[in-house]
Amino acid sequence: MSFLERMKDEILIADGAMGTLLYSYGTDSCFENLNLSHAEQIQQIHEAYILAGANLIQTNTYAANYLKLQRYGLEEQVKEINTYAVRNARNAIKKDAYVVGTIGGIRGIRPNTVSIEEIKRSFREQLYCLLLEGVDGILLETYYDLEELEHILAITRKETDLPIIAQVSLHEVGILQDQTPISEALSRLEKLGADVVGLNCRLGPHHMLLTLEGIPLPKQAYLSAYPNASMPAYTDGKFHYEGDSEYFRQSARDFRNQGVRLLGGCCGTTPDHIRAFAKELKGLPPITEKKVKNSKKIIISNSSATLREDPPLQDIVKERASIIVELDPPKKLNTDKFFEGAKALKNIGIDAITLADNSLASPRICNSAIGYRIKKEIGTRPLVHITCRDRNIIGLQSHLMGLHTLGLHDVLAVTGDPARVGDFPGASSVYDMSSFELIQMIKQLNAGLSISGKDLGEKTAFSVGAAFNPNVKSLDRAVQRLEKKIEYGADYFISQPIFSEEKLIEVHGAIKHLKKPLYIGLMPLTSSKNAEYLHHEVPGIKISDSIRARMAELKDDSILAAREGITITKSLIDAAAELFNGIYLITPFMRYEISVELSAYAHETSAKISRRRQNAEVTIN
Ligand SMILES: Cc1cc2nc3c(=O)[nH]c(=O)nc-3n(C[C@H](O)[C@H](O)[C@H](O)COP(=O)(O)OP(=O)(O)OC[C@H]3O[C@@H](n4cnc5c(N)ncnc54)[C@H](O)[C@@H]3O)c2cc1C
Ligand code: MET
Ligand SMILES: [Zn+2]
Repeated sequence: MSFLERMKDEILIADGAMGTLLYSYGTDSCFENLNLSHAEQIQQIHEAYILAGANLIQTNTYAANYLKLQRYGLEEQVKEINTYAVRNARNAIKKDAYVVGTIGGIRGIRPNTVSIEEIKRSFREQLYCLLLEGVDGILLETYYDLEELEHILAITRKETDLPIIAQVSLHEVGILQDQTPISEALSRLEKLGADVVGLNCRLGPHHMLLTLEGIPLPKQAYLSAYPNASMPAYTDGKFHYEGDSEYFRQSARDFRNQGVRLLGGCCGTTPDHIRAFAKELKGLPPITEKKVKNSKKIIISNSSATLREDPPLQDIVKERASIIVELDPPKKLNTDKFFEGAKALKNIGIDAITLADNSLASPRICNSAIGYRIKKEIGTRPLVHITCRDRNIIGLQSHLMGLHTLGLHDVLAVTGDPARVGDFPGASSVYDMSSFELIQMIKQLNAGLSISGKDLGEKTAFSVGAAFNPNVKSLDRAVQRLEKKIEYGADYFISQPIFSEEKLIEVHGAIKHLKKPLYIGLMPLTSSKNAEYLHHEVPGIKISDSIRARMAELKDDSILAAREGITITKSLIDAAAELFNGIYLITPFMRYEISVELSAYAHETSAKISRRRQNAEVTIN
């Protein structure tokens, strides 16, 4: 009799965790490879679960596909690992028990990192190996992304008539990561032919039971639940789970009352947990009717929008000439000169002071702290750069929520210079996200949703700038990146500095089809050494031969060289102001008086251009 037939009038007990058990024994490498190297140990674990009362055990193949095995260079071993895994499970069975071949989900919190086509290829190979070796069913477990599970479930249903168990992982009570209600997800899985549908991993009995309260008994399929033992704790450099088996014993009947007919364990569970379930439910028939509690509907649109005191930069620069100036937070603790500069820039009438986020990967005073002070003490708009280098996803979200609280709504989302270029070459670059994903995440906060899809109760009001590096071999490719950034939600762009009129014209031609405005970057050179360093050593900066030659001629006179840098920038302003509304001036070495002079010049130039254009219009009319 298949285990499915038995489930018609029996609650079956499944096994518990394999991975976390192996980890607790000290294994910290590829768990699935132990099917080959430590077959006896794997068999012993299977035996312990059967002895504890499991009717159904799963092969040690959770991550035995090439996509996951390639992390260990084991992508060629898919066949051996899966074949031996089935044999190890079969060898462990001394009495009546079933073996299901398990295949785990690939996509985690960032669903789009692996394409569905690639997942399907990897999945098919593993599925064939398991089916060929002979299993009693297939367990599809730990799926965060319903789309992924639907695709591979359809493949499985096409390939086999064996029973299929399809399980998603909860994001929070009642919903998946993309907010799909669990009841809807399970009914979609049932329609695609899953024989058992349910939940496993991420959360424990508490959240699973609350979820199950809102889920009706499936029409054709049976319900399953494999809760985690607890949330994982991290002590002395190791993860461990605290939930004890007595707690599991107490929840067993509740799972039964919610209609669960296949009850096992996921991360952190041990044979003790399974024994507790088996003992408590021994001889009890499954329930056949259940009252479903109305699940709470999550209404996102209730979130209120945050009102900005000032128009976003993209609206300003679309309408008129606009100057923003980068004045980087100090590398030392004294901020006097910085605030002197910020005040002088405010007096000259710039639209924002842009604050780099530890540019060139060297620590500076936190730009949101400085930004807040600029806004409060000086009354100028701070534009806070945010890199993906220094914070993980948690830190980025928290940082953005902090900026919202401080009323700082203007941000520039960049990947960030890699840590190895900076003061601490050994520091890690986080890069949990690309600049594209960061832009998308900020826009999601503007919709009132956290990165993981939780309702934040309010909508942020960020205006999101993105970086443009035109100093590359292929300007077309750089422009394609801008198009992609627009798709992800960028509101406007700020470019790396440009050092020739030809380049300004080329850039103007290349981006004029874009619907988003650009602040074109200009940076005064201070000396020939400065020019050579920037040209050769700083990522994203290229200076024309003629400008480097002009600076080189004055290399023995620092004052004249600095003046020459200003003169060059003024002539670039003349050209830039004809083509772009937005000018982004980068202040060299905190020499804010240079930026003040250039800002004043840029204002005059724009005003002249605007008068000339108005006169021309009058003449034509
Ligand atoms: C206005 C501005 C402000 C900046 N502020 C900071 C800051 O505060 N802190 C900091 O650390 N860094 C800063 N940077 C540097 C920036 O993070 C890096 O130069 C970055 O690689 C380029 O911008 P991005 O992060 O948006 O890159 P992305 O467009 O996200 O590019 C990321 C990766 O793709 C590569 N790439 C980009 N364009 C191309 C192309 N055309 N072809 C092939 N590969 C490409 C890049 O080299 C990089 O590895 C700033 C850059 C600009 C333009
Ligand atoms: N059932 C598998 C194991 O116990 C996967 C658990 S979820 C990461 O190792
Ligand atoms: Zn798990």
